[in-house]
Amino acid sequence: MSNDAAVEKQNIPGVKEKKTQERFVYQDDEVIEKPFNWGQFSRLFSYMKPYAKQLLPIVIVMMVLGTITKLTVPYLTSLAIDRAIAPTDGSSPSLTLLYWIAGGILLLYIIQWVAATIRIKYTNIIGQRVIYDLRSDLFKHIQKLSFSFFDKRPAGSVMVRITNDINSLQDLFTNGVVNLLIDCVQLVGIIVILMFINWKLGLAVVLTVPLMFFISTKLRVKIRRAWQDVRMKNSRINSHLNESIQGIRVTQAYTQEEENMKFFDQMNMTSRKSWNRASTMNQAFGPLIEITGGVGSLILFWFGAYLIQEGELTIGLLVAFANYVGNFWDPINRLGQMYNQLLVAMASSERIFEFMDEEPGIADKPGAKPIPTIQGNIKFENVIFEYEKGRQALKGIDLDVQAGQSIALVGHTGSGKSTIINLLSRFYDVTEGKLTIDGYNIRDITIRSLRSQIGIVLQDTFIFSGTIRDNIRFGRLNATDKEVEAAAKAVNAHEFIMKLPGGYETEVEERGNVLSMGQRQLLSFARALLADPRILILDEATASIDTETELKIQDALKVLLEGRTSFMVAHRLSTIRNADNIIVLDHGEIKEQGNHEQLIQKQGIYNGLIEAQFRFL
Ligand SMILES: Nc1ncnc2c1ncn2[C@@H]1O[C@H](COP(=O)(O)OP(=O)(O)OP(=O)(O)O)[C@@H](O)[C@H]1O
Repeated sequence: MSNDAAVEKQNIPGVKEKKTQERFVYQDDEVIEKPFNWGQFSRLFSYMKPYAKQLLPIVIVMMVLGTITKLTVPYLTSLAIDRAIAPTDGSSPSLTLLYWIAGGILLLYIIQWVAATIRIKYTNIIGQRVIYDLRSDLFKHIQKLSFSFFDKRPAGSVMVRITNDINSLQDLFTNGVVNLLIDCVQLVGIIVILMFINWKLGLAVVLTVPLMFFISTKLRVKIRRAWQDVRMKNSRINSHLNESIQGIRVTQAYTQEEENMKFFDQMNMTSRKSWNRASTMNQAFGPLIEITGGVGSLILFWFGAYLIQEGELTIGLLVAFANYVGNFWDPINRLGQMYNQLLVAMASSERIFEFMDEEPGIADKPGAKPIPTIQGNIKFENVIFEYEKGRQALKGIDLDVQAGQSIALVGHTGSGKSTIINLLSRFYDVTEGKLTIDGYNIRDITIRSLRSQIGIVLQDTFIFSGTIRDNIRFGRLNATDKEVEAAAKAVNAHEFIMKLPGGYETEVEERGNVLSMGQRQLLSFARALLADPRILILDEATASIDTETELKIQDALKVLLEGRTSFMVAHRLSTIRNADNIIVLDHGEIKEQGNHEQLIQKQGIYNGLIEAQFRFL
């Protein structure tokens, strides 16, 4: 397989459209095929190694057995004609011999069937195990990658790699590799037999091979790509559907249904056109492929008849020849397809390995030690942080927090509040300066020991599919039912949970739509309380909730914060007022700090923020 022939790097037309249709979530992930690359090929196939010794020998034995039996059948047929039905030596036909040969052929078919069944079973086992390993390796690795990795990519493209790219390798591993071997063995076997029976006729048939190969690779590729294009267009529709359903509230709220419909219609139309194109191509080229197969047979019978007249060939051997030739086109066709499949696999595996080779930006230093039980003294020393080089999100933060203190972070949007909590959990590393917890630089301790002692309650509380109980238990998986309920009671969540149709066993969906904002927040408090972290980070919800829930949340917060160091991105006055230290951020710098009264007296930014809040009320 030459490389240049393989450089059919295919930018499906749709990919170009990406620029004009930025709304797509699904990015079609670049190219579909890539040139053959040995390094990558062997890396991909190293996944087969663990199973090679154990399972491959069975597959190979079955494959050889299947091929031998398959290739023996036409020979036996020729014997049946030339020796039993119309003996070429002039003797009378023999029915007994015919029965024996027929019995032999039947036996060969049975062996062939058994060999194929065993072979398919084992290739499937190998293929599925390889795919399983590949998928888990990729998922395991992606989970370790830091936030900066995800910042750069839409979630859709990460998902496409785990699903589509891995799936596209599935066929290669389950059928492709073994079929490739079978086809090669079969082809060589047939050529040898043909030459052996009659080299002249053999040569005449073999000469048509390049033509067949050309047709099967070139024309079939066109057809296959056209169908690939159809699939891609359909994926876009699906991805858009997903986005539309997720965003249905926004669409309806902004009465964008018609606009959305137009957009969908356009995509739908593109899909239809692409289907029509593929179907036309199928109709045009499909028969052509069949006809070329016929040309081979024509040469065979024309030249074969001539050889029979010349006394160089018997009828039985011509029939055997025709059978062998019939078995000949299939492997050639499949080899052409296999070659294309390999190019697709190259593109998929390149993308998979690109992710696997991505180093987690945030990782334990060699020799990092777990931090002992955290007391909660936190110190930022001249911390500078940049998400992107040259753009400082934090510009020299100095902050000294004592164990047990509650800190409220306030400031305009984009002032750096979330960035501070991101650094504290070590989702990113500081660019300059130092961040210590109980005197330990957080770069020197293990991430696991740090994060397991930090609890985070995010603004958009994530509710997993499962029961309410499961969702609370997510804070500490080994918590007993009693502990789950005690946590819920402590944060005032028990009461509303008991009013739900199934109580703690009520099933909630991914986005927790059956629960109100306040309820979701109480659930997440219970989850955090159960985890019992030494440091608590809280991104407070901005949505206004009724006074009763507000009071419940405040009470819950008191329980939650007790004895812990806490950082809150605070929006509610009630929360801010109770904080021990309020940090006012502005453009990545601390502009003011102190408690509520002190800051009000200062008549500075904080005072302005509070007044603005009151003006709003
Ligand atoms: N993942 C990111 N990649 C690049 N820049 C980012 C990223 N996240 C935040 N920023 C930038 O860093 C600055 C601080 O953002 P940050 O999210 O900390 O603000 P914030 O005070 O929490 O804002 P808000 O109240 O709106 O949540 C902003 O200018 C923002 O654009």
